[in-house]
Amino acid sequence: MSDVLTHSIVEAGRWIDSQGWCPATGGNFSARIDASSAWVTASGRHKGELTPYDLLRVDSHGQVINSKLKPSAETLLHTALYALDVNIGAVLHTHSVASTVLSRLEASNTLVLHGYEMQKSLSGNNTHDATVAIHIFNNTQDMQALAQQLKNTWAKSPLQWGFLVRGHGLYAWGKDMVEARRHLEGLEFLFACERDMMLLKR
Ligand SMILES: CSCCC(=O)C(=O)COP(=O)(O)O
Ligand SMILES: [Zn+2]
Repeated sequence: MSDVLTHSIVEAGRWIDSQGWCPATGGNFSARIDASSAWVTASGRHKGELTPYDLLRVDSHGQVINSKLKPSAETLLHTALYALDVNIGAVLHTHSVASTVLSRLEASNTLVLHGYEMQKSLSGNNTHDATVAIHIFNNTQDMQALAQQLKNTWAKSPLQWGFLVRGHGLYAWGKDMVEARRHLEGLEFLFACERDMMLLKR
């Protein structure tokens, strides 16, 4: 299984772990292979210690293709994103302290960011003076229900860059792994800033 895509997932896991964004076995990652399948991380692995043998292929409904591995418990969120936008090439889910705390501090279903230069790390943004809206879904163990909520929300207005799951973490994506990593890093920085601003009540 020597592949640029699988290597990009393993490498992303090492980096995300080095940032402290996937403690214990938290987080899951994927990369689109083609129109109807993706590589996804196996469930329960430490994401900083992945090898290509911890990855499996799933179809657009999250069904396992030719593997005995158990796919991530959150596979349906990855496959929903690939189905919702053909331009999404990679999805990274993290469990950082900032995203976990901030998503609980913000009571509404939208986190609004404004005034940060780092907003320009998110594709399509070229000024700190714009408004960046990040949707927050309530956490649930029912992934089919959460995937359906994602589809319903997207149908009203497509999401960009990522979304939060309250008390759980962040999903970030991009057209490829490079862009997904940039969006993830930018959002994690913005969330840490916003959490501190909220705690300082400014
Ligand atoms: C202690 S992590 C709880 C499960 C979770 O939220 C997660 O991201 C990891 O689940 P997976 O099945 O992908 O290992
Ligand atoms: Zn998770």
